[in-house]
Amino acid sequence: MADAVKEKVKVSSAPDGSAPPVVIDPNREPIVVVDDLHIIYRVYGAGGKGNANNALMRIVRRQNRPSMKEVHAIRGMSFVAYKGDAVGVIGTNGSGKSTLLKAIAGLLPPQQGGVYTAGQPSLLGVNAALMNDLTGERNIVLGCLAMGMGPDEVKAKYDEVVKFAGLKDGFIQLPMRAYSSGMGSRLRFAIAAAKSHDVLLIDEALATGDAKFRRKSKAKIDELRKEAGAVFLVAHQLDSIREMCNRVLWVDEGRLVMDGDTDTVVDAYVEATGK
Ligand SMILES: Nc1ncnc2c1ncn2[C@@H]1O[C@H](COP(=O)(O)OP(=O)(O)OP(=O)(O)O)[C@@H](O)[C@H]1O
Repeated sequence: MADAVKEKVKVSSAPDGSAPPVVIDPNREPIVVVDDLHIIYRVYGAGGKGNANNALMRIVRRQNRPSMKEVHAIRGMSFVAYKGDAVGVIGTNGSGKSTLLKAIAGLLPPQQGGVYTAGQPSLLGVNAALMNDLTGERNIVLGCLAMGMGPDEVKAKYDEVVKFAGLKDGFIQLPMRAYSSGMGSRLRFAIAAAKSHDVLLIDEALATGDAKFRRKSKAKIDELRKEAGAVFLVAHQLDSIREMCNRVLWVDEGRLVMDGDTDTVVDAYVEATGK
């Protein structure tokens, strides 16, 4: 990494590879604190096929369950996100971006370290899990209720959600299984955006949207940033990250490579990976 870049951004890996201690800026309001976070997935039955022979061998060897493989997906990450931050998370496939978001949402228990959030984190699409067999209309109502809105609030917001999603005429009355992936993600985003969130986590949800929808989403994210604490966005499209984020975390093999302002980190990432 170029020395000039190192000077501009806080590089989060200590020389021995361990996560440095978190330092909180006393002049800003911390919303998410990730402190030396480690996440390990345990995959059971990774050692072989689940057939009768293998089961017999396990009995003979007195193994009482299939072999287990550990995947150390997050290997000591520390950072602080402050009020008003829109944080982009970039990295190659399998680098740990989605795992980091799930951990911030509280869906994965840390093996070591911790995640502290001021307020309730919402992972887009999970908090309002939509149902394929129900119409868009029913999903809006159920999704908004699932996010904690009252029936009157849902009624008041309904038209706004439909307008924001901007589906073709008549689609809102069709079951969601009839939607394209882009239409599904528009509706998911529109539902999530109907409520202000303390911490909003968006994982690739905008990837399938077209340019016009991305522009609308950016305006919405800016609005949410003002009301909410912080927004995190995972995306492979670096354009979305450049448009929507003021700060970027570059993740590789479960570690933070760089944490800094958007252009500096994205430029360094492009230079390093050629993407
Ligand atoms: N449920 C799971 N069980 C076991 N291992 C998993 C699971 N989910 C992810 N992993 C592993 O954890 C590591 C990080 O995966 P993760 O999905 O967080 O990466 P990512 O950066 O979001 O990837 P992509 O860009 O492909 O979506 C990978 O090695 C992956 O194989």
